[in-house]
Amino acid sequence: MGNLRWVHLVLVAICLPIVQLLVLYFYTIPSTLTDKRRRHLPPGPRGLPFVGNLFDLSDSELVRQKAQNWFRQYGDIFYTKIGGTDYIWLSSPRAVRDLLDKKSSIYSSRSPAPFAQDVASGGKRQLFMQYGPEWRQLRKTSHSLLNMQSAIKYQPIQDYESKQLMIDLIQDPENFYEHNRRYSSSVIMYVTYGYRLPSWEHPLVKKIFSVLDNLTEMTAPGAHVVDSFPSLASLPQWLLGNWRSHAKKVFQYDSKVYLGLWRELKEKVDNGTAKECFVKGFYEQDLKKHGIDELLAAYTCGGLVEAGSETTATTLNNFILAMILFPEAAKTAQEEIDRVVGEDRMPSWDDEQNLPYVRALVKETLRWRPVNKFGMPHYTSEDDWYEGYFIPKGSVVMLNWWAIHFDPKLHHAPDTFDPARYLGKPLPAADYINTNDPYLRDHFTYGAGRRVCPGVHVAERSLYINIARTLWGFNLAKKMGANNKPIEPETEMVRGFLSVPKHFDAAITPRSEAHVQCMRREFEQEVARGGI
Ligand code: HEM
Repeated sequence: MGNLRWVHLVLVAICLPIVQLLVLYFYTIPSTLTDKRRRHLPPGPRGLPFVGNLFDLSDSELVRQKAQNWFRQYGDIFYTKIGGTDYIWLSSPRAVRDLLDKKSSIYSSRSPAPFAQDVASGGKRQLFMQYGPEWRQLRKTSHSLLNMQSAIKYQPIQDYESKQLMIDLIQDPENFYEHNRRYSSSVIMYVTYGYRLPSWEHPLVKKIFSVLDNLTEMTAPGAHVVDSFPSLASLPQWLLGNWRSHAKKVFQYDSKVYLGLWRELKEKVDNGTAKECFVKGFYEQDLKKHGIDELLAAYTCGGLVEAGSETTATTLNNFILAMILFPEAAKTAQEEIDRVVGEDRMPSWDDEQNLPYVRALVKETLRWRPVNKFGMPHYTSEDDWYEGYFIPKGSVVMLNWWAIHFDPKLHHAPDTFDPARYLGKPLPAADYINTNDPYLRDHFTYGAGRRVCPGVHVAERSLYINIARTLWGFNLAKKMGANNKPIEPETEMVRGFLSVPKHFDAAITPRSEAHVQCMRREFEQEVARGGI
């Protein structure tokens, strides 16, 4: 009898955790046992029980190559899984158009993120916000302040900051990486709040970048288990490393920075000293009527800085890397610029129409290094079927730009940086976003459907003016090392979500003394006019 009791106890001890695991499994992981339609999920690489393809996707450096290989193996639309979340990868312009564009009312949400959005952002970050009336209202407002007409009004800011960038490159070429970051943050700070960041040491830089660092940390893949398995958020937080308390601290810090900036600006608008900027336009609207409270307003403005600064800086630094690796492209662009602009002045806004190769070079930079390492994740708010495949409600739908941009059927010799491939597509990126034929799109780096980047007009202007002026004024080449041997630049990316290049060596030298004089003269004239 005593023995039997022991056997019983041992069995319970073994079986209980198994039963608990199974309950947890069925609670968190959807399966064909509970939904027969899941037999029709798109094909894809087999994952492991519980974690799915987590380990396939955990090394952010390898994801883009895997995303291309899976596309070749499984086709335009394939499936992976992380924990309880289904991932559907759209790897052709047609699939993107058919789903993200044409069915955007159900393909425009973002996945639940208990850590990153619900607690650490107080539910207020537009970028992570689920599709619904609150997001739609914000989107309308940001569109009205970032549309083409507004972007034209911001051009003087970009013009001035770009002239300072050229001076920074003359005086301190070694630190080109930080100069591009300063340019990008300063423009977006001015567009949003009316403040410049004249140097990288400015106290506001530290403030803003501490918030950006929090954002980078919490969006790193697999950073917080509740964001990979949202259903676990209902468990006691101590089981999961006290994630809620940590997220609350992040929220307290970030909201203090953003509310501080918002309130300061409100005061300036009230006493008539605020410059023309996004916050001013935003505050002057009837926010209450639109259901926008103070915290949401503060995060919406801060969110612009998050969305617009590192994206632009990353693209400018990737442009420099491309010029060093593919000097023929730089040479062809310089020949065009010299022919159209000459030596006596820097390229201006009016030249853009006459610089098709430079325009193509901007597009090629965005194709070659799309802004993040994974693809752009949308999220379905309804069940759907596409070409016989079941796409469950609550799937992450990836715009697989690494597969599309590097598909040799669409882009000949895709690993080569060759702006000439875009000479037949002379329009701005925003025009191609709306084309009916998905194969006429230039690239997908601004996203797709209703979530497409609202800052595209501002971004494109920054890229054009700086790329044209940098190529006009400077030679970009490999740096010379010991024994006069060229140093191969680092081509890897920094850890994390964005395609930020690791610091790399580059020799950036003015093309002539005449170019230097001209850059100095044009900047001094701006300063004498009182700047912006
Ligand atoms: C080269 C620069 C930039 C690139 C490559 C870029 C790219 C993107 C992408 C891919 C998205 C997500 C689209 C999607 O979900 O399909 C996005 C969203 C966004 N971008 Fe940009 N962006 C850039 C610059 C800017 C700038 C300068 C601003 C502001 C002035 C801005 C504001 C935003 C905002 C507010 C969102 C969130 C939209 C939403 O979720 O509703 N971006 N951007």
